[in-house]
Amino acid sequence: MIPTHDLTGMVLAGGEGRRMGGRDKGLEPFAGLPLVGHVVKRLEGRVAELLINANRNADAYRFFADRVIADVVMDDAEGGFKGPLMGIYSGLRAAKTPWLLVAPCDSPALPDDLVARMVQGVGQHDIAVAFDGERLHPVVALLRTSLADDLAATLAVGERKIDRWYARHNWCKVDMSDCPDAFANLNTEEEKLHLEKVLMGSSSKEVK
Ligand SMILES: Nc1nc2c(ncn2[C@@H]2O[C@H](COP(=O)(O)OP(=O)(O)OP(=O)(O)O)[C@@H](O)[C@H]2O)c(=O)[nH]1
Repeated sequence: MIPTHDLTGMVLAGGEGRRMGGRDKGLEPFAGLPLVGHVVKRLEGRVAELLINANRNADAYRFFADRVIADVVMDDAEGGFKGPLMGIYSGLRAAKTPWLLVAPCDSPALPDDLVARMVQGVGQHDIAVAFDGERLHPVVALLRTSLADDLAATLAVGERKIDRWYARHNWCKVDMSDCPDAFANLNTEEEKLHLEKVLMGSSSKEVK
């Protein structure tokens, strides 16, 4: 088992939010909290350090985390946003622990016991990825931070697909088919309003 002091948590909030009109998705109000706050609640107190990976509005994010980190800038010709794999890489580099657990800022209904499930699920593997019974959720993952050099080399040759990188490693799925709705994410204003309505109207009558 991975003890808490060996684990860093990180919320990925470094995207461009194009489908949300370019707004900073993690800071979008959702059921009484900025979206990022819902994800932070699943991680805080269960990790040694809590990071938020964000490329803008660092001051606003700082309130929710021990440390805010921007994407590493790679010395290559491409420039610009490189997707969540670059966020994961930036976290692997920034973490001071042997393990990093990542979760996206736009999934406000993740299981309360996400950390315990991932830690139990990883076993002897180097990477564990959440699986809802139908789909993998590559941005909900637990990774050994010693993979940073390997990922740097992968990014340097232009790879952007997270699952292709995982597939080259000793990885496993963590079955969460008992809570498939936990992975609902929101990309547009319409999805945000819909999910807010669904979650607020759910049996608990509140978004935890
Ligand atoms: N660090 C980092 N994270 C990213 C990047 N692109 C997406 N993400 C994160 O990855 C997760 C899934 O992102 P998407 O919804 O696919 O992308 P997005 O940029 O947020 O939104 P769209 O521009 O509408 O696709 C979210 O937590 C994003 O914050 C990136 O270039 N860098």
